[in-house]
Amino acid sequence: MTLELISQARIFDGWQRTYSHQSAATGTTMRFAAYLPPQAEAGPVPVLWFLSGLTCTEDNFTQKAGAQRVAAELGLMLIAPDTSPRGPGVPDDAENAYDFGLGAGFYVDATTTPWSAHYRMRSYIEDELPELVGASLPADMTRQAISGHSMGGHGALTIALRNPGRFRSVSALAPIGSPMNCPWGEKALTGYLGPDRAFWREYDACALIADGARVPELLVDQGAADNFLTSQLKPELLEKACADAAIPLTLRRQEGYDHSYFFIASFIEDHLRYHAEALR
Ligand SMILES: N[C@@H](CCC(=O)N[C@@H](CSC=O)C(=O)NCC(=O)O)C(=O)O
Repeated sequence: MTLELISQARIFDGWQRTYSHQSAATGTTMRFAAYLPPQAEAGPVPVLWFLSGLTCTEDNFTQKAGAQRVAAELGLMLIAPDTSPRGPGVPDDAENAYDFGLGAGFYVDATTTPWSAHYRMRSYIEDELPELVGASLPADMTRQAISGHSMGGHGALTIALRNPGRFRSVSALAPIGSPMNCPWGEKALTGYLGPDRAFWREYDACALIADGARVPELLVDQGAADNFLTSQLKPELLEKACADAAIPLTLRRQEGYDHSYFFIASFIEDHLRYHAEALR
């Protein structure tokens, strides 16, 4: 599998790049963003995966979070994938809703038609893309960490919970706490997996924890003025699941902050430093 370089720009003595490639998992052309810090010119560097939220492409985090300056200082490669398959033949929600279909892959492998043909973001993010990054970029795949925002924050939690030992650290910004218990999640899991909630559990962080999955610890930031806080995100569900399982969770409620990239930009430095410490 080969990567095509779509664009690159010099930033903080490193390179911000966008790549595309054919994906066997999704059966489409996929794009992802990679920030290569200056240290990558001398050899492999640790990798921080950042999974974005609903409506995002690989560009949102890259262009709005302002993560590159600190990533350059810390020598972290940043990988920001797209959030769904796209292109000819890829179905979208009939109403073009923002919370299902394009831009809303929810990091699951769909099992229902017509979604199962292309919406295989779990396999893409968990298996195919790491293999490609490890083979094609100066990435030290023995030193990986994962984070994300909202739908992607929850994606990061579930991927880490299902792959113990792969990530040295895990964090999230305003993650969905439990998709089995919020309207965004119930819509997505019903649509991609069907109505049997037993099949949803491997895609719900709280259910995974209740079923025995573990991570050593978690850092979560949550804006207290987030308009999705009580209706969709429900951090108290994650808080309870972690408490019941004795998983150390640092949940910081940030007064006045909403759900936007202004919130992410305000706290991403803390997350990068948290991961860099674990990746040393
Ligand atoms: N358009 C929607 C809200 C969509 C939204 O807020 N998306 C967030 C992620 S939400 C959870 O996954 C986002 O990151 N948007 C991209 C950005 O650059 O801000 C609505 O109108 O409610």
